[in-house]
Amino acid sequence: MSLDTVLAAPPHPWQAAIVDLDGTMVDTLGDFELALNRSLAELGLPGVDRAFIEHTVGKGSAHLLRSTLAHVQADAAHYDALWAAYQRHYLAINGQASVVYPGVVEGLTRLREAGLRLACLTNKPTAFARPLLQAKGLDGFFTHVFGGDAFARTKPDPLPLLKTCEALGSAPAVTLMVGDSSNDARAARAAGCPVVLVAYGYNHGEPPESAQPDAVLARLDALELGALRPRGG
Ligand SMILES: O=C(O)COP(=O)(O)O
Ligand SMILES: [Mg+2]
Repeated sequence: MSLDTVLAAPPHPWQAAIVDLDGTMVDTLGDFELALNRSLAELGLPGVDRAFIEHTVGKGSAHLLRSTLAHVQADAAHYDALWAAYQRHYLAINGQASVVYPGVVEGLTRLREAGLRLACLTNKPTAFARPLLQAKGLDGFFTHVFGGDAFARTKPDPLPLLKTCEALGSAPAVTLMVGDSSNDARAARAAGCPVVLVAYGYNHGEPPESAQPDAVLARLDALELGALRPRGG
């Protein structure tokens, strides 16, 4: 960071930010759609449409696959075979049918220049998240990347946020959660982290305002660090 950048940056109380992946940094619906429908076809099961995926994604792969089997009225006993096929197809497709949202690179750059330590925390498996961030040129922003398999519980439980704060060496009250869904908002509130949600992501068909975040952002680079207050501050 140059001296000019330091002098130009407005004062803010934040030490770190925890950033969600799907629906916040990358629009991954195309990857989900291809991987899921190729896996279902392999098992001789009917496919699903993008609207179903958009509504269901965000609670991790196990939830997506179980909900998919219920949605296509298939026996839950197909789960293991579907998971095996899905892992194979997802890893092969990962990043090819997904795009980084406008303002993400600029927003992450601003957070970094403001001196924040950054971690990515997603309910996506870590083995999917790391190569996706690499493929999209976003991996260099993050000192830590934790997926839905990294801890004993996933968002909306606060445990993954508390563990990520620990890894970042930052207290929850001065660690900002940036996400797109009620899973992020609920986890953040329970962990004691302030939370901002983007307006464009996947929130189970609900507007992000319904999750009562501290702010809703049209783009990640619209985040005003000086305008937000730490929890209890
Ligand atoms: O459910 C998923 O696979 C992705 O969820 P995320 O929004 O936490 O990245
Ligand atoms: Mg998300």
